[in-house]
Amino acid sequence: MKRNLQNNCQLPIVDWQFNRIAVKIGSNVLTRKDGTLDITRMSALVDQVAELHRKGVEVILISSGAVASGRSEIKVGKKLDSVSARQLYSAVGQAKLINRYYELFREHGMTCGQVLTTKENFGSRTHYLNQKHCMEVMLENKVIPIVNENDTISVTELMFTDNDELSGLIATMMGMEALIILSNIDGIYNGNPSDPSSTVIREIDGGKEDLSEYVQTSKSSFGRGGMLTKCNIAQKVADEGITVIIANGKKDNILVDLLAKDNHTVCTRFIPSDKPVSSVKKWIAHSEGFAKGEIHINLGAEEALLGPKATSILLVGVTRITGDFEKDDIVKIINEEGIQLGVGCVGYDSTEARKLIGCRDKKPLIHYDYLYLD
Ligand SMILES: Nc1ncnc2c1ncn2[C@@H]1O[C@H](COP(=O)(O)OP(=O)(O)O)[C@@H](O)[C@H]1O
Ligand SMILES: N[C@@H](CCC(=O)OP(=O)(O)O)C(=O)O
Repeated sequence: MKRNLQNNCQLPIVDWQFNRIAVKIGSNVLTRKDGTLDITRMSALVDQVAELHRKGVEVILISSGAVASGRSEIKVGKKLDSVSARQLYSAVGQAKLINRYYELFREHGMTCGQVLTTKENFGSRTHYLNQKHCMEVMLENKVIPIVNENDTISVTELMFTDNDELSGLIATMMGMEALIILSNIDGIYNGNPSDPSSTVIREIDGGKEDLSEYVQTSKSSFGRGGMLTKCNIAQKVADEGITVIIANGKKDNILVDLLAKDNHTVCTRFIPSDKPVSSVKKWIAHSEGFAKGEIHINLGAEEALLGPKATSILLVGVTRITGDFEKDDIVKIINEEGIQLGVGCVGYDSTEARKLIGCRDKKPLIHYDYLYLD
């Protein structure tokens, strides 16, 4: 939805491109080279969010920086293993980070609130909806949600790949119009960014392009996932109908410039798919990591599933079921060649489903509305 906002505080009328955005701020945007928190940059970003907020744009921030800001705060006596270090630094650093945000927003007469989450909170639909409700009520009450992973308790396999993954989940969950990923680089380069002949790819058509040949596996000094995760997440989110922009958070006025219509700011923009996707399907699409089992289907069921008509998975086309799951859990859908076709939310628990393999005239094992094909 695009609308011209009424101007009641003497600001020029700008036709914004988006009115509901998620903004992910990477660790490197918020930290100086020596690892200390870059308060000047934080303050400049808060000023921009405040400007957008005053003009009616709803903003959710996904901010990294807890570990980096904690690391520069405490000196440890004996060497810590990586998990202990991350837990200790994030516990201290997150308090410091949110406190700073709180004070900076207060200078604008605004309130921000902290939402700490873990990957597990996206695995159950109830937790998912609770988180969603929390952020909706914050936005309704003009509070800026500042989201981060709860690094103190999410360790190893329970962790998000990085906050890029988290920001994609938040943008889809909250039905944002755009996700802006701010890093320390202007966008995705078509070669090594340090090579002077490389240039920023300005536009990417959703999930259709293979970007792996451009993207190096190198990361910036405090980053976790690197550019490859940004690309994968951006393509998935754009496929769900949300514009994704990767831009340089160290540039002055970047957010306001990006949102202004007809802007020519250098960035990489992923064009969103125009096929609408239901919110349940969006949740399922991002829940693959939580799959509790596998549903193996025969060729006939595969052909029906991939055909032009919307089709549910019926027990008659199921050949094998692996894993233990409850009704409403997420499972993978596998064809006869062992290839994963997608994921879905099951209508039976695994014990009952196994008993009914091959049966006709039963309710679908996975209803079409709860099915997401790759
Ligand atoms: N093709 C590329 N274009 C842009 N950046 C790239 C590319 N390949 C690798 N990178 C690296 O990705 C880094 C950004 O990712 P990351 O370190 O995860 O940042 P953040 O902390 O913002 O999440 C850049 O600083 C750059 O070194
Ligand atoms: N939750 C961590 C963020 C880690 C992370 O993903 O960092 P980045 O790749 O800079 O977004 C922190 O606050 O330090």
